[in-house]
Amino acid sequence: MSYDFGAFNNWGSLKKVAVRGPATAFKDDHRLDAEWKPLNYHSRPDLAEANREFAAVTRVLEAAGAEVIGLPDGDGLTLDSIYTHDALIVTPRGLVRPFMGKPQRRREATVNGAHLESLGIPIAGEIQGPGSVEGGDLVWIDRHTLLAGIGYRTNREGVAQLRKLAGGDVEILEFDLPHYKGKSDVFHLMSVLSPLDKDLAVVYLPLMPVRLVQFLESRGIGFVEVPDREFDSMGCNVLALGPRHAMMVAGNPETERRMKVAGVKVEVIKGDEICRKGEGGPTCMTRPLVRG
Ligand SMILES: NC(=O)NCCC[C@H](N)C(=O)O
Repeated sequence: MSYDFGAFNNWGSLKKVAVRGPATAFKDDHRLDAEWKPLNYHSRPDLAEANREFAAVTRVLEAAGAEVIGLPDGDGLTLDSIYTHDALIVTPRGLVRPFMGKPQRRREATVNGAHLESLGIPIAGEIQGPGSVEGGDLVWIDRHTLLAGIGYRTNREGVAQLRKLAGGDVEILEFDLPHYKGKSDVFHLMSVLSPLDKDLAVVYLPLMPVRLVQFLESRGIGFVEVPDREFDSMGCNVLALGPRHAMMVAGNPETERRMKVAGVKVEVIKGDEICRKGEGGPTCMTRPLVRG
């Protein structure tokens, strides 16, 4: 079955996106109480406020012209299932269900994949352990070039499997990620790189692999640099809604200012409950399926 996923990049106009809001992912106070510590959240999210914050995210996505698909609950899902970006991979041959590096998140790919398959989106295959891949470690530069971060969530075996599933006309370039705060933390390629347009990306240079900086420069991609004080507050986690149109988390005024200087229209959302506590920003909460 062929399916038109549109442009293979991380900045084209967002046409279709899959999300799982807190009403489903956080579900109720019982799930929040039971899971926030084992999943390594900074503190326990408040459900009512999380729902309010997510409603604003949905409004921004829809105002940008995206069709928003809500994913259902399913067996074995946790709070982390709000971060839908990680749990499916879009390739020209169809969706790939990843084997997540974080063990508690392994059911997400099955549940998300089954729902989207029921809507007619083809599945190309799945990554099998001990190979692991998470969507946050992948960035499409163009239809033939995919960047992969190798770290605690994504390993070389997983990327080797993805290479076979994505097809011979896709080159996957691997970059080793730093240890930073270690295995229990979340550190993806997209923790340090968020494309905004064909020639612009938000980056946090101090934690970027040198070869990655050089690769982006060789492609003529300019940088909006996130200052040190805005890295932990997810200044670098910015979702492109379209070329030079982006959604970011409030509390990163210098990154916001620098983006605007670079000609980016910025939508700011409040993410105290849905972003900061679980360490997942606008890119993590959205699984783009089709970009124009
Ligand atoms: N792409 C992302 O950076 N996703 C963030 C996922 C956060 C979630 N609490 C996790 O540890 O997997």
